[in-house]
This record gives sequence, structure tokens and C-alpha cells, in this order.
Amino acid sequence: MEIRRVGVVGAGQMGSGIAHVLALSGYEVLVTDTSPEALAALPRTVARNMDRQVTKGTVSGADRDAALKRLRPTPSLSLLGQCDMVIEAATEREAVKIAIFESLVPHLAPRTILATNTSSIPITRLAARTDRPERFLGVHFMNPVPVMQLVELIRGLATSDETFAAAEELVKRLGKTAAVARDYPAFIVNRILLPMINEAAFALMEGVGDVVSIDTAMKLGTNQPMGPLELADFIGLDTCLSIMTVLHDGLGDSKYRPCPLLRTYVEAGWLGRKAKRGFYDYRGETPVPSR
Ligand SMILES: CC(=O)CC(=O)SCCNC(=O)CCNC(=O)[C@H](O)C(C)(C)COP(=O)(O)OP(=O)(O)OC[C@H]1O[C@@H](n2cnc3c(N)ncnc32)[C@H](O)[C@@H]1OP(=O)(O)O
Ligand SMILES: NC(=O)C1=CN([C@@H]2O[C@H](COP(=O)(O)OP(=O)(O)OC[C@H]3O[C@@H](n4cnc5c(N)ncnc54)[C@H](OP(=O)(O)O)[C@@H]3O)[C@@H](O)[C@H]2O)C=CC1
Repeated sequence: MEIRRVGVVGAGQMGSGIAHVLALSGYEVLVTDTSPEALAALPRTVARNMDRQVTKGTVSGADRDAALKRLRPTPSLSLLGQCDMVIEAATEREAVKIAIFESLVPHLAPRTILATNTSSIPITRLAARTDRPERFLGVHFMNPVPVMQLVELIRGLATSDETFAAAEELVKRLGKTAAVARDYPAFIVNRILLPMINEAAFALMEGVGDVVSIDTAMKLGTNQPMGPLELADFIGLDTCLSIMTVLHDGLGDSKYRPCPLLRTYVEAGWLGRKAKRGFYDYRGETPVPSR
């Protein structure tokens, strides 16, 4: 099935990144969000990120301008009916995603593929809440989307071969590499990465190290570009907590219990970069530990 027009639901970090790479690869992109502010900010955010690539020389100014013309902030879900595929990238809460599918599905053409960018929630369970389990799958981009090469593809129990092939084709056209994960909680990347981030929060809570020592140790000790606490702030502490909760509930092993300190930060509203404060405080010149 030829995909030309793609809808994106959610204009946050991931939705704007997904819209960015889709528009640059020639797709017409309709983006919607419940937050008018997030929707209004979308073209500016994407333009700014594309400018980084123009400065770098990996994208020409003309391609950026053409891509921005293909990017259409869309006030209502109902307008996504004209899309060949819709990718949901809203908040990592199952109830939010299900509510989106329930209001979206009546507007979709029968052949439209519905995908979710969920970090962790079982695809089969989400698919069962739509009218199209055969045309539903996980297309899991990594943050920041314009830079990260990987996309995890996750079939639900009912996902058809045709649907999977269309998603594989889209990933190829984006110039990215697909890894296929089975439909278990948090798939591959977050099944391995988030327990590491959670463990860093436990190390902080137990005083094994302070914020800077933990991040420095892991950056210089294992050559990761960001330390686990810096990365948690980058992902969003609410998203990290949601992923650990899905792992703990889904796999039933106490080793996945979310770190109480991580929960405390989320309850304080210190959600990381997007809230200007998480494990670090981003309100000054340079990030400093927030406690
Ligand atoms: C939670 C989930 O469900 C799944 C996940 O996403 S898990 C998280 C996966 N992501 C990671 O692990 C990210 C780890 N961090 C990194 O790779 C790097 O720190 C980073 C790419 C984010 C930033 O790299 P950096 O060198 O420290 O900083 P920075 O210079 O800003 O960016 C590097 C390059 O990427 C580009 N870039 C960064 N963010 C960008 C964006 N949003 N859009 C476009 N370009 C971007 C920059 O232009 C820069 O290009 P040059 O180096 O050529 O100038
Ligand atoms: N952050 C990351 O590193 C990664 C996240 N993901 C996944 O991508 C998804 C989005 O994450 P992320 O972009 O970080 O989250 P953000 O919190 O940055 O953005 C979520 C966006 O969705 C909006 N939203 C909430 N409810 C609805 C709704 N009913 N309809 C439309 N929009 C809605 C939010 O608006 P408002 O703010 O007003 O609520 C917000 O703008 C999650 O499933 C997450 O697990 C996948 C890979 C990496």
C-alpha cells in the first residue's frame, strides 16, 4: 500500500520529531494535539531543528523549505481521515492512547494503517481497542528522532503482513533502520535501557553517588553520550516512570519496581528538560543538579 499522507497525533518531543523526518522525506504530514500551544509551537520547533541540519549541511535550505510546506498543524482529529497512516505519539498513558483511538477511528478510511509510538505498552492490547487490529502496529522511534537511526517495529498478534511491509517501507524511506521486537512490555530498547535508568535513580536515592558522579561515571566509564540521569531528563521522567510501571505490571518481577525517588520527582512536576527541571535544573545558563 502506497503511503503518501501521514497523520501524527501528539506534537510533543516525539510527535514533532516524527513529523520532522516524515516531512523531510516527502510525506505530507498532518499533526494534531490537544494542546493548542504545542500545535502552535510545532512549525517553529521543527524549523529550528531542521536549521541545525541545514547548518550541518545534511539538509539543503530548499529541502527544508519544501518540507515545512508539507507540515500541516491540524486542529482536529477528524481531519486525519484523509491519511494513509496515522502515528499516535501522545503521552505514555494507556487511557490517553485508547481515548485517542476511540475518537480517531470513526474518521479513518478502512484501509488506513494506525500505528503507535508507545515506548512500552503492549501492541496487541492497544490494537484490540481499535476497529483495525490487522492494520495496527508499533512504530517506535527513538529520541531525538532526526538523529537516531533506529525504529523498533512491533507487530500485534493480528497485524497483517501487508501492514508490516508498509511500515517497513516507510522506515526505509525515512533512511532509518528497523529492528523487529516481539510484543512484550517495553519491547527491546526500553526493556534494557529503562532498568538501567531506574537503577541510576536507586543509586542516587541510596547515596551511592550524587547526580553528577553517577552521570560522569557512566558517560566516561561506558562511553555513553549522556549519563542515565541526564538521559532520563531528556526522555521525560513521567515517560520513564510509565515505562517502569508497564514493565513491573507486565512482567511481574520486583526488579522492575519503579524507584520511589523517580516517582517523587514526577509527583513534584519535575519532569525533566520539558519541564525545565528534573534531576537537573535547566533554568540557568548550564544545567545543575536540582537537589
Ligand atoms: C524512551 C523511548 O521510548 C526510546 C528512546 O528514545 S531511548 C533514548 C534514545 N536516545 C538516546 O540514547 C540519546 C543519547 N544522546 C545522544 O545521542 C546525544 O547526546 C544527542 C544526539 C541527543 C545530542 O548530541 P550532542 O552531540 O551531545 O549534542 P548536539 O550537538 O546538540 O547534537 C548532536 C548532533 O545532533 C543534532 N541534533 C541534536 N538534536 C537534534 C534534533 N532534535 N533535531 C535535529 N538535529 C539534532 C545536532 O545538530 C548535532 O549535529 P552536529 O553534532 O553535527 O552539530
Ligand atoms: N520521550 C522519549 O524519549 C520517547 C517517547 N516515546 C513515546 O512517544 C510518546 C510521546 O512521548 P513524548 O513526545 O516524550 O511526550 P510529551 O509529553 O513530550 O508529548 C506528548 C504530547 O501529547 C499531547 N497529548 C496528550 N493527550 C493528547 C490527546 N488526547 N490527543 C492529542 N495529543 C495529546 C500532550 O499535550 P499536553 O502536554 O497538553 O498533555 C503533549 O503535547 C509516548 O508514548 C512515549 O512513550 C517514544 C520514544 C522516545
